[in-house]
Amino acid sequence: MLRVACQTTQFISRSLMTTGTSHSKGQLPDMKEGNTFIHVNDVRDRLRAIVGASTNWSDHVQAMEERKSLQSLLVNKQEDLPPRKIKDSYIEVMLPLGSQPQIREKYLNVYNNVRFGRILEDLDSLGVLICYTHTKSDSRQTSPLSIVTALVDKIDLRKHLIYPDCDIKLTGHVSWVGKTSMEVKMHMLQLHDGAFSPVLDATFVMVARDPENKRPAFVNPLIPDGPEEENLFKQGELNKMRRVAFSTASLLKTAPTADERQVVHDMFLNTLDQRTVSFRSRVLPSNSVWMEDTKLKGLEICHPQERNIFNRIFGGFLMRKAYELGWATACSFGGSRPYVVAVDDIMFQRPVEIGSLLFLSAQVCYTESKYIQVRVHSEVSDPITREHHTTNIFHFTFMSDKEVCHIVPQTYGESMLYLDGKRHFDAAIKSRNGQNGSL
Ligand SMILES: CCCCCCCCCC(=O)SCCNC(=O)CCNC(=O)[C@H](O)C(C)(C)COP(=O)(O)OP(=O)(O)OC[C@H]1O[C@@H](n2cnc3c(N)ncnc32)[C@H](O)[C@@H]1OP(=O)(O)O
Repeated sequence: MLRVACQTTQFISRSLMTTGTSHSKGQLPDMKEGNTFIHVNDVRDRLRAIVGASTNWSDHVQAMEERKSLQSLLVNKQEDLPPRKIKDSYIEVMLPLGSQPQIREKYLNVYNNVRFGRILEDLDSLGVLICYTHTKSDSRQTSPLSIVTALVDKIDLRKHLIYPDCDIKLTGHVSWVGKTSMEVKMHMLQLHDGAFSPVLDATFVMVARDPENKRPAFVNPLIPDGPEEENLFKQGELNKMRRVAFSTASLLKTAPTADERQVVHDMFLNTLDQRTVSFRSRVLPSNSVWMEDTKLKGLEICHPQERNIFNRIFGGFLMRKAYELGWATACSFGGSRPYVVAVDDIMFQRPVEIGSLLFLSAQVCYTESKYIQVRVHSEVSDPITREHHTTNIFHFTFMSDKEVCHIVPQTYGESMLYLDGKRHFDAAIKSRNGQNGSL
């Protein structure tokens, strides 16, 4: 039996939106008086229309040439752009899994739940559409901006299971603006027994670039309206400072703290062979797994089908692939079906070109109680020049049904991965549960 309370009549584009396709994707009743939703399938069409992206790969060079002429629409300083309010970028998107069963297949996993990787793709597209709504000009439909995902700051899941047969609502708005970057907050809710209940909260950072995606471009300032919006904006400022502090303290730049060094040394002592007492002879403690033995790898050939509106690989696709490898890694390690509980600090360091070979490498880097912290590293290789570059690092926190083994690093590099995993775990889970949180 379907757990669906929606009857559908018609989708209507929100009045804020002037670009995009017509209202053709079916209908939903409005949950809020006088409000209308965008169908999830319309989001990408709207994005294509906003940047004038071609739908045929064979036209992509010409489409990019045409975008060059939009360069003259860029302003020289941010103050030349009209300020916006938070509500100006507010969007609601409906993913009608309950009322439109024909779209379910794409979202379904073998456990008859929703594939989280598909949700990551939808969040990424929605985040970009929200930013285009914030920066929209009243006088023209096509935007000179190329808006790309720079960071998935955080995704907190409030529910383990997302039902494949209940309508989903995604909402979001810009919450903070810098000079060329925008923080976006998004929420996902699912319809049960006639009411929408929260499933996840997400914070992304998007960056605006010129029409050719070569240089940064200014975005409209954000003027908070009222105490609630001011709080959101202040939180955005704090988030930016936190990110800078986290990056400054990165173990790739700075030595571990005294407490962290103690953790590493304790683990080292715990693995010494008591018979030989040598630095080289290491023994795996009980109920433990060497970090090296938790790795899974994958390869993607970056076909044009996975391109975004700027003819690079779509960030949501990268996230889905990394997430699914990360899930498989947690599943193989934990021996039971894991649930994702948090995603944090996915940094898009450089674009992935069409035609690249994308190498994904996942490993469990930290565990605690039932939690499994997985890190996925992605790098591209140019098949001709054979140059390799890191494009992303993904951090996923999974929860297993049962207590999992300890992870033990053997080398100094692995010890840094362990500490980095612990930092991400603490940031994602302990801060959410409170320091004495329910682990
Ligand atoms: C057709 C169907 C699909 C439709 C989907 C449409 C959605 C499309 C969305 C995507 O798919 S985008 C693809 C995934 N993302 C990328 O490929 C981005 C790859 N990364 C980059 O290109 C650069 O690293 C990036 C542009 C993000 C930053 O470049 P820089 O490091 O040179 O940035 P810069 O120093 O110029 O700083 C520019 C702004 O970005 C901010 N910034 C840069 N990196 C950041 C970061 N990691 N976190 C937060 N903010 C960041 C920085 O603070 C600054 O903000 P403000 O101007 O407001 O001060």
